[in-house]
Amino acid sequence: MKAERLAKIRRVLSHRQPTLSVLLEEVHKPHNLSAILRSCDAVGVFEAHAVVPKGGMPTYNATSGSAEKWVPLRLHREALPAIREMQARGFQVLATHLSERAVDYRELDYTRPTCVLLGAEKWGVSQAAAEAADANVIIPMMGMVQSLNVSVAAATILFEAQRQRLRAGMYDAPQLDPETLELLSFEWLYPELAEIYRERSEPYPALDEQGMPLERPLS
Ligand SMILES: C[S@@+](CC[C@H](N)C(=O)[O-])C[C@H]1O[C@@H](n2cnc3c(N)ncnc32)[C@H](O)[C@@H]1O
Repeated sequence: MKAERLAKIRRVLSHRQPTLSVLLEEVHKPHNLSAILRSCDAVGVFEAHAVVPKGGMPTYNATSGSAEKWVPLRLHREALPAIREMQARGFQVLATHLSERAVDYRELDYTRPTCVLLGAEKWGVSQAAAEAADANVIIPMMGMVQSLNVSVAAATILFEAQRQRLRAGMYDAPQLDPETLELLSFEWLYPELAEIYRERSEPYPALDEQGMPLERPLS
């Protein structure tokens, strides 16, 4: 059982894309946050980001399918410093925002380090954040309603990123370094045990073929 679980965890981690992320600007409805995290997990987002809404972070609900266990969400107080941090790390920040410079989301190259900026349910992406972003992108709309639900917009763009990255072979070999992959494998397989090792500041034990902890420490 543990061996199968470990194999699945290693497979999933070997598909994680540390160069693909989302930044949610005050998305405040639990089902939207939950659905977005679930799509992030599905395409292999390694870490997601969120600017905390005025009323506080929403909780997750069943819509997430427990994706929050597999995709850490880093919280930010404000949008502009978060955008600048991502840009300083080499990410292009794409604001999903209708503006004069907005282009069809399919025109962008998602094999580059990319962070998709998504706006609040009612207000969308703020003007300042849209201007600070490297590009503004839209999903063309042909219907009577002006916009999509934010989680649907997130999924649409993330799966375009996945399509391009699959074609570029970016899921063929792990993008995480081997040490991080093994550390996370242990944490995902034994979350409570990992907590104990962290509290004691001790290295995790290595795992045998069956996924059982060995006496010797990892690495
Ligand atoms: C319901 S929409 C916000 C509508 C808001 N009134 C506005 O003008 O932006 C919530 C979020 O979903 C995303 N979104 C919805 N429809 C989109 C579309 N057609 N293209 C790109 N992003 C979209 C954007 O991130 C947007 O901020």
